[in-house]
Amino acid sequence: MAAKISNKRKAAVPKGQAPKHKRQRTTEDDQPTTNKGKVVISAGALAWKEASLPDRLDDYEGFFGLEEIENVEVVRDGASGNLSFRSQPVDEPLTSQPEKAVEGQDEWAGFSDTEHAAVVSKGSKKSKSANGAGEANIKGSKVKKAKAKDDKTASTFAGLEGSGTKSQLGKEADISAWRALNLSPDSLAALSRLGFSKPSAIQRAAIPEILAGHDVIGKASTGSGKTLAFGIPILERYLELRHKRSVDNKAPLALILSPTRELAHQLGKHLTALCSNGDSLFENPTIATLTGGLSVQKQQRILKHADIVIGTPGRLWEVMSSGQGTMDAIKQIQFLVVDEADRLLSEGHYKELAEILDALDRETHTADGNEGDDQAASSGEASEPKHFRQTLVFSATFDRGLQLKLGGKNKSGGELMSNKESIEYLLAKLRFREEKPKFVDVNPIRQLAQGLKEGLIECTGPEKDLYLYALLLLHPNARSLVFTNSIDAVRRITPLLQNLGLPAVALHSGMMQKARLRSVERFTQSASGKAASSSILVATDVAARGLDIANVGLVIHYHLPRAADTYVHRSGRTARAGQQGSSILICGPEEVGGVRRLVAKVHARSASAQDEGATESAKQGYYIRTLDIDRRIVSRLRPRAALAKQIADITIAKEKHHKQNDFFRDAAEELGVEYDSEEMDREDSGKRGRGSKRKGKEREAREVSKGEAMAMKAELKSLLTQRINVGVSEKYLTGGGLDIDELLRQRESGDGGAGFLGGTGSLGLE
Ligand SMILES: Nc1ncnc2c1ncn2[C@@H]1O[C@H](COP(=O)(O)OP(=O)(O)OP(=O)(O)O)[C@@H](O)[C@H]1O
Repeated sequence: MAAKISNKRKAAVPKGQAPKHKRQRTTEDDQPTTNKGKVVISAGALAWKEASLPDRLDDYEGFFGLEEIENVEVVRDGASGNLSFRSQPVDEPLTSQPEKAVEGQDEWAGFSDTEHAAVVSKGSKKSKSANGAGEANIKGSKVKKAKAKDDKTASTFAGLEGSGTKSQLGKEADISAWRALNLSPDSLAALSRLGFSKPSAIQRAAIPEILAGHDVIGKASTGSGKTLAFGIPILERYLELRHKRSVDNKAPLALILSPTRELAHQLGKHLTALCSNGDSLFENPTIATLTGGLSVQKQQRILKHADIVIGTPGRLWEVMSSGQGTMDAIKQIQFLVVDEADRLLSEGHYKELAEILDALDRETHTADGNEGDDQAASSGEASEPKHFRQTLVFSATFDRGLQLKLGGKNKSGGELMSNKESIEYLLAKLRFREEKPKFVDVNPIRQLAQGLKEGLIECTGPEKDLYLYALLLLHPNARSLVFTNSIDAVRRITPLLQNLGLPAVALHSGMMQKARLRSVERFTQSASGKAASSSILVATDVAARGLDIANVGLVIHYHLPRAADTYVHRSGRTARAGQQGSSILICGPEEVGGVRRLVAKVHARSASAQDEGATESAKQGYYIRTLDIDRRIVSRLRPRAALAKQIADITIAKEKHHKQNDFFRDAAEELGVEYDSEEMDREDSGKRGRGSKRKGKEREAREVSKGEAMAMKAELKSLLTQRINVGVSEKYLTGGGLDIDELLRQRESGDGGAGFLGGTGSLGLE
């Protein structure tokens, strides 16, 4: 029944038009109709009151509350059998809330081709009272309805239709395991619809502390649900205050800071999925994601109407600092969330964040009615502490110094901080309202997800491309993320893999925002718009943090991560939310030492590393395994990989030359001189010195004629159609790939010592 109500309401709002104000209800369910002094009114809109329950009822049969209504006539339509209710008109709190129309409002529907620089997510609404309409008991003129608490809650919610993300919706869950957290029925309904049957460890530990009003520092492995650990309490506060908040002069409730644009968009999407669960739950908070692209002025207007603001510090500071009244509005936030905190607080990122923090504290609301205290005064609230906002800080790691390079000049760098150090560091940088914020570390031993398997491939530097290709071929059905340390490497490797017929896309900070979003979209979706099972994202560390892409099965470190925390976050893109995944480092002989140190740092504090008597290499071997890809497979792949690389180099060199020419031509034009590109080339070729070898190669590559390039492409095409003839393994490479799970199982069971890739023994290769 609840679903029916919501559907009708939805249909009554034409596409593209803002949903109507509650007072302007148009559906037959909701339209109050005057009838002899009373009006016909929907069950959801009646003035339900909490009914007192006898103590002995306890939690009987899943009820944890009854609501009742008096002076209601229940009328049954003879023809349809439908019930309707007649009552005096009531002034529901929600009815006094006009539409939160937002100028320039966009509906965020995931990563797309359109520029979504400021995205406002906002759905339709409904007060909680509609939920129980289907269970209404009628006792004379007194109607009671139950608020289900346990299993029944799930089945009640199961009838509703949602609009959240497809991957998460569709399987309403029994949410009784959330009961201990004392969440509102609306939040429980939202979680049920997401299919989240129980809180993760960090959610179970952090949510009560946040709900109790504490500042919280939360630390938990990658992919363990930190977003909802702060998202749910924000939703709870929103639901609690939604009727009290002034619509005309509404300040944001929460400000969430994210280190990257992709993560900011993802946070917006994740919270929208939590908060926009169909028409029939509650009026959704307005979520604005500010990350650059749209005009600052437009974002300032959007920000003024948002309940939750998510942004990267740079753009957010621009929007805050140049607006009129924007600063005052944002100073009233009740939650400041610093996600991926160590990254945001690291050198290089901290400046803008510090400016935001300074601004938030300047003329902060104070208890004694100083400037900026209007809201507290007008709402008649008791005096607030100086910083009345709660600060919530989350990350999987807290690193001592991201700028210190692992295995580089400063050998002590890249270490992960102990909990004590993390707290001291955060206390020094952030302004908590409590002297001692609650530190919630649900996994002090392990930052990496439980389901993660770690491996290492050793090869020479020039062979890295070849081994990368082999590794990807051996994982034909995995969604794979390849991390490099430079934009140039992404630019080089992506076309190389594409030439080899692999579905690779690039992501780095030098790309336009639109292209960045498109890459992530392509990585997650196939051409038909369906979830892509196998695709490859070649990225810099811009993709290392926080990105929650479902079913990434393999993370490859083409370059050794520069610090231990980067290793943790990169590897954390797989094995998320309790799933399995592999993280494999490709390293040259000179890098092996660095890898060993890295592994030691990441796993230093885990239980088995403390095993007495274990040698250092045994401890490392326990965590990370050297993989022996069958050299015969690799050598057969060599000609095609070399040719693909050559073709990629030619394309890149030609493109670079075109761009350079354009640049010089423009500059010459501005100066009013003539530009002769051939003369420049001649001069260039005569030069010797640093980089001249590379330049020579580039020149050679760009001088390859169109015909020659075409011939090379044809040759590569023919090579790619040939089977790799290495005995039995040929069927794996050409017929759908090696069964990597099987190989991983062998590794786990300690079978054969052949390594989990390309080991010949158990596969029966000749
Ligand atoms: N209670 C839950 N039950 C099942 N899945 C959940 C639950 N909470 C969150 N998830 C899912 O788990 C995945 C990981 O969550 P999230 O992105 O919040 O992880 P994280 O801890 O922030 O990771 P990272 O450290 O990499 O940023 C998401 O897809 C999310 O939808």
